[in-house]
Amino acid sequence: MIEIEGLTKRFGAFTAVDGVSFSVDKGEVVGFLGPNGAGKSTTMRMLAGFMTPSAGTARIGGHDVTDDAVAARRQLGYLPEGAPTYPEMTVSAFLGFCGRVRGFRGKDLDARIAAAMERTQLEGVRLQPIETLSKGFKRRVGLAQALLHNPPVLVLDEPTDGLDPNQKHEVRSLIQQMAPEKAIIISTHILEEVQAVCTRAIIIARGRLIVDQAPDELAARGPDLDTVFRTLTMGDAA
Ligand SMILES: Nc1ncnc2c1ncn2[C@@H]1O[C@H](COP(=O)(O)OP(=O)(O)OP(=O)(O)O)[C@@H](O)[C@H]1O
Repeated sequence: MIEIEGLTKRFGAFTAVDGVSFSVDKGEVVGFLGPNGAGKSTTMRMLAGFMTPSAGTARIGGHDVTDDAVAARRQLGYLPEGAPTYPEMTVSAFLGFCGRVRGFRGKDLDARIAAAMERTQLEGVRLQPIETLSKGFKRRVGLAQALLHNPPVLVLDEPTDGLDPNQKHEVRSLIQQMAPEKAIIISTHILEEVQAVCTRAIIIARGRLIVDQAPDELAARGPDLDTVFRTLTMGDAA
């Protein structure tokens, strides 16, 4: 469902993502790890079509993210870093807007909004402007937007960032529930999260892919996953 080959992004003389290649099949949840500035968000932005690669290719469901961008985006739910745009909109209006942009109307749109709000537990704040919500609720609005069209591919940039422990648990359960039917990439700094929900762990450092392994195999390289991660990436923070 996701195929990345030699994906590269340069900002002037600086190479943020450097020849990254991997693929993700339906049923896989890939944990995307790396120190701050490793190139995780840049890779995800290229996958989502928000940034053009300098070299290499990325395909979503067989559609190139640059040459066949609309078809690629139809297959993709993307949760960007940070809070959703249009902070003055209410949760319900924002999800309605996102759904209409995706071409849904009437009862179908209403049902999709209701289902996305239920999955992300947003019903209680549906009429509240996004800017008045706490960080965790804003993340969940972003997640609801990514689920509206029930896409086969999800690219989620730090989906549990800012959530309280109960909500982290809920979002991880939701990812696990959806996993059999989808190809999912999540970036995270929480290593336990990778062991809890991911079938594979990919580590990037300085823009390069250095590990692509099952979380248990990765953890078995040392006393624990934390130590293994530090050993592999020490000195790589940008
Ligand atoms: N638009 C841009 N212009 C210039 N440099 C950029 C731009 N976007 C990202 N970078 C740089 O590219 C590198 C990779 O950034 P990126 O946000 O992809 O890292 P990350 O792995 O997601 O980090 P974090 O864990 O902190 O979110 C960083 O050094 C960053 O400063």
